[in-house]
Amino acid sequence: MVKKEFPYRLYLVISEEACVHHAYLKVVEQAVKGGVDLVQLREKNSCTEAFLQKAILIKNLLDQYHVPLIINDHLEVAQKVEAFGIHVGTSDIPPTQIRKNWKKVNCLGYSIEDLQQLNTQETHVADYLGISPIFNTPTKTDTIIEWGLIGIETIRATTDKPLVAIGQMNAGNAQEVIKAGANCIAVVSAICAAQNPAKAAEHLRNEIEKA
Ligand SMILES: Cc1ncc(COP(=O)(O)OP(=O)(O)O)c(N)n1
Ligand SMILES: Cc1ncsc1CCOP(=O)(O)O
Ligand SMILES: [Mg+2]
Repeated sequence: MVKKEFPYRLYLVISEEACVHHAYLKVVEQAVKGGVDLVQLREKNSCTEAFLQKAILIKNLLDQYHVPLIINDHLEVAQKVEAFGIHVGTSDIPPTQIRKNWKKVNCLGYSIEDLQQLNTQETHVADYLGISPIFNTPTKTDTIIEWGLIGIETIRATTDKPLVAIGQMNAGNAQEVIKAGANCIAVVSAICAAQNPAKAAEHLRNEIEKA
């Protein structure tokens, strides 16, 4: 695997239902203005067609800001909208299959839920690893581990892949998470549930840059 650049520091993982105060497209735009540099569309309850329509709208918006779009789980949607990449976990299409079926994928993210995964071909072909979750979160409850800061340090010591920390990430813990070895912080609630998504993103970004 040729090691690719991963310059992203603040990653918004968005669904329409997570957006509390504003329409999701507004949240995306405000978040980007505040410092988000990578966005994942994660719609767990939409049919493929509805997911596709949302993905097209988000892609058109993000293209104006030159911010890449990652699609959660759905290879077909990712290819149709010519997304930058896809994020999958252990219950999804395996990364090796994605590589076979989507030759032009730019960015393939894979969730790490146990240490054994680190020695597998699936992890080897991924462009970044989502450490999932750092802390338990009501946003995703079907998780099997809580990695904590020790987990980040342990994974950092065994791989030089870019590490994305996700799960209850916020401005209060962003610095320590980066210091533990994460390259990037991914958030749902800290931005989607904020009264002011631009300010929330800016605050997070500042904390990341200070670390
Ligand atoms: C950046 C990032 N990391 C981890 C996940 C979780 O993916 P997965 O384990 O496939 O779970 P679902 O998101 O599909 O519920 C993620 N989406 N993004
Ligand atoms: C998608 C996902 N994967 C692991 S935790 C999580 C949800 C993170 O949500 P929040 O930032 O609200 O804790
Ligand atoms: Mg998944």
